[in-house]
Amino acid sequence: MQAVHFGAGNIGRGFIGALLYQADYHTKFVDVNDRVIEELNNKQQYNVILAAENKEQLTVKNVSGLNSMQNPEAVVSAIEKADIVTTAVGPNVLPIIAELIAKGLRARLASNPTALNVIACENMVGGSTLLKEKVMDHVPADEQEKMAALFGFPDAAVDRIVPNQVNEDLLEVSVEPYYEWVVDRSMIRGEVPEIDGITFVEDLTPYIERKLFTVNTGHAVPAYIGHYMGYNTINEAMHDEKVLEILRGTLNESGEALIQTYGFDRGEHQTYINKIIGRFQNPYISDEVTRVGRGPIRKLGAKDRLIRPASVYLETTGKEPVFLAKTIAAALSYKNEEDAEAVELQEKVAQFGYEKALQDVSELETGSALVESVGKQLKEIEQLKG
Ligand SMILES: NC(=O)C1=CN([C@@H]2O[C@H](COP(=O)(O)OP(=O)(O)OC[C@H]3O[C@@H](n4cnc5c(N)ncnc54)[C@H](O)[C@@H]3O)[C@@H](O)[C@H]2O)C=CC1
Ligand SMILES: O=P(O)(O)OC[C@H]1O[C@](O)(CO)[C@@H](O)[C@@H]1O
Repeated sequence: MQAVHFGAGNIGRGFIGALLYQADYHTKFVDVNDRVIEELNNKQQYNVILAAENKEQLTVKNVSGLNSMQNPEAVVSAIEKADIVTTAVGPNVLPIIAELIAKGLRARLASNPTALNVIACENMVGGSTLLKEKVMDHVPADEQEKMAALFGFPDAAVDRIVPNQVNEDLLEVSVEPYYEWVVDRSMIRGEVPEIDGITFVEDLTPYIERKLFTVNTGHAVPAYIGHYMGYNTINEAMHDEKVLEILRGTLNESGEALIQTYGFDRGEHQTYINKIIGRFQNPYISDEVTRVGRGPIRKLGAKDRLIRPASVYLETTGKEPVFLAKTIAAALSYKNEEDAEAVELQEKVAQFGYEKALQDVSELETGSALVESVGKQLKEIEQLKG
């Protein structure tokens, strides 16, 4: 079995690549990082180490690399023959890889018109659906119907914390033991891929929202509040009782929004929250607040981990999302010269002020209750610095 995976980064190697190997796939990693591609081709294997006391190790074999900038034709040919295509490149990169995927799928339609599924494994709602839209922008109108009938773009939720790697071995990757990969079965074309570790569900929406608005909403607290208070790592921030209080408050609010929307059992949801807080406290993972907080404009998007649960909490309970608003205020204040979105956000704040900058990136109405709450919390969180 052949897999083509775009993005040989943390989640690509540390999660998707590992599960594909265990399911007997040969994985061709497609990336623009030539050092990683060269190393994959030289070694044809790499180690995944579990970040836990026993440091269990898996050697992922049957892998190779393709540089999509230098050898796009090889990527097209790999997609023609693939049994599955996956991505973990980041939401902003999906539109960039869409053209090459379109070329591969068009070539397959002409030479090997068999079903294929393309699964975007990104932290966002509707990642594969977005990728499909972007792919179709590069497909002539008269081919689109055939493509849609043969090629599925099932949406997915992926959950495993894989920090930036600081190992001597460029390919080695340290990952938390926990993982969850949920895929929308109703969007599959052809046979359902046999990959242990994937849970197929008929409606992904509750799963992706539960994950995004608990794991990622929660992680944003030690990232943005932690950074605001001067911490460098998630571990440091998670040792501060003030951070923990805001984290619990934030997850109670996003949890209430989820319970009101999907009718989740309150007790079970609390157990889910507690488990996730424990994952953030894993002493074997060293994760920087700047990695978890990367891309604050994306993270302050209307459908993303902060604004969406805060808006739903307000709508469904009529109450002010005090703790979510504190985290949004800290995200809005996030400064990092090495993060292009953080720089852009601070330029907007300097030019238009906090309120207008927030409205702009989060698509919120002027004078909306959430904008007002965040305004209040921008002042409240100042005391965290002292
Ligand atoms: N790291 C984590 O714990 C988790 C990450 N995710 C999601 O997985 C995705 C990837 O995240 P990470 O692996 O952490 O990031 P990463 O930065 O480690 O990996 C991204 C990879 O994509 C490659 N890339 C960039 N542009 C490309 C292009 N045009 N063509 C091919 N490859 C390209 C980069 O060179 C890099 O190797 C994101 O959407 C993230 O939200 C989801 C769950 C967990
Ligand atoms: O990958 P993103 O969307 O930039 O956000 C970082 C988040 O993703 C994760 O890497 C994995 O879910 C978390 O560690 C963190 O909450």
